[in-house]
Amino acid sequence: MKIFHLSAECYPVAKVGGLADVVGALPKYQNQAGLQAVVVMPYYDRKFTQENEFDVVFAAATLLGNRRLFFEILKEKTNKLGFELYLVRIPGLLDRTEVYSYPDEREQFIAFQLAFLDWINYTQQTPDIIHCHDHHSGLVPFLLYHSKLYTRLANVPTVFTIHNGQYHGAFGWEHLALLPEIDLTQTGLLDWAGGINPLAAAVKCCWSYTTVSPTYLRELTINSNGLEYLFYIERAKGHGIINGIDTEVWNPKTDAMIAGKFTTRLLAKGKQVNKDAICTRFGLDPEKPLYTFIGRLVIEKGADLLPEAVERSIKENPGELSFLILGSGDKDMEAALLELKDKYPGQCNVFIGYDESLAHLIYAGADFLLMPSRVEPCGLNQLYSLRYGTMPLVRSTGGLIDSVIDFGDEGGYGIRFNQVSVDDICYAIFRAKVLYQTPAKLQQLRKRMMELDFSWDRSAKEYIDLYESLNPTI
Ligand SMILES: Nc1ncnc2c1ncn2[C@@H]1O[C@H](COP(=O)(O)OP(=O)(O)O[C@H]2O[C@H](CO)[C@@H](O)[C@H](O)[C@H]2O)[C@@H](O)[C@H]1O
Repeated sequence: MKIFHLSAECYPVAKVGGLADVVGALPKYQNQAGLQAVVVMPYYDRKFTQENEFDVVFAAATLLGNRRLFFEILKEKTNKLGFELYLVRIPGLLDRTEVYSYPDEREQFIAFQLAFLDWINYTQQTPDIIHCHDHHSGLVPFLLYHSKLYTRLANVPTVFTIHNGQYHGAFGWEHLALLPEIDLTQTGLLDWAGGINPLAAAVKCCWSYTTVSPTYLRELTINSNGLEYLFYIERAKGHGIINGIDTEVWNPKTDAMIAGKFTTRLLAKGKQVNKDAICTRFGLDPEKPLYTFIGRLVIEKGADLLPEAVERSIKENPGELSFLILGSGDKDMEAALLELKDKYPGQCNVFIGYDESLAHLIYAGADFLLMPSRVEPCGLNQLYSLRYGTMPLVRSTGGLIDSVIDFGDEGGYGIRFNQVSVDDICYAIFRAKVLYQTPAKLQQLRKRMMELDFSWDRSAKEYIDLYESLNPTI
């Protein structure tokens, strides 16, 4: 069974957030299960592309409005990632350093999708499933079924996975000419609220859509940035499949990015070595409970509440707690956090930026991970932290509900709270502090966390079952 995954991100080629982690792992596990899963993504001028070798397997030109764009399909030579990796390179459009935020992002992602379709069409490839991820590849299902150019592929089933339903990639109808010739009687399928909405088009046209947790599937009908009704009427096509984690990359027993490797047998010592390394580097006291936040500093993640929650907790528990924040994003949030760092040296430190190795070290050495998310389709941070024996403190939403049980409940191992409020966050921090004062209990819970199984094996199988239900000939 040949599956093409289409995505803007894939770890370790180009990562901004969790989308990359999923697309860098799921195909590998699908291949181990006997599928032939490949990844197709835009070319970025980054470390991975500079340090690895590629063959040009196809070259042609496509039309983006009235622009003729020459493109190449590059294939990574060795399949070292556990799958075939194809990059779409378009000089001047898809050959830049960053993944997002260019003013012509719309053109970039439309061109990516057109080049992909032209490539498989010209080369007579017929995938068994095309699996699109997020709005960057959301026009593919529409184009496959409603553009004359691709009628050869009109029977290929499509699966669309929503990693983040807040971003739609919408643009105005005045840009319709960027698309190739389409059946104009079907333009309603592209439309939502008076614009071309790639996320909505994908949900309408795909054979099945998935969300990255079962709870998020239900939540999209009440919170999806304007698409609630669409998710309600299309709900029969929806499936919630929780993400897994790549246990080869995220493994405290083998992780080369941490200060000391460990297992459940050497848990206390192993965590302490990593905590000491962090505390030395960031000027914090290793005796105190260490709380962390890792992630994009955006409203969805509740990062706007962090400065006040941290400050209030420090004031209410003087000299008892340590905080370390790793992230980047909203400039006001960055500034507010940096102010805290200056105000409470030795109690709070902040690293503004993106640092994959540091994230591994913090997951390994921190005691508690804060996730006050307003929206969390799945969340991977809590899964990584559990694997490294770091207790997640999460707001009850989306995938956090599906993956974290409060330690006060039967079989629990984390801390949950209900409201996105400073009070709720501070109360969770306080509960964690009390728990920290009973090391034997915390130790027992850490062991329980590390023994949980969030590997991809089970979820990869759920995707395969879905593919088989859509394409019974395979
Ligand atoms: N400054 C920094 N330095 C180093 N590493 C950093 C970092 N900021 C973030 N990261 C890393 O980026 C990833 C974030 O993943 P998440 O799944 O938590 O969030 P994201 O919102 O990006 O993903 C969306 O897609 C994923 C995948 O489906 C869903 O789990 C999620 O809920 C959804 O919002 C983790 O690997 C984390 O360690």
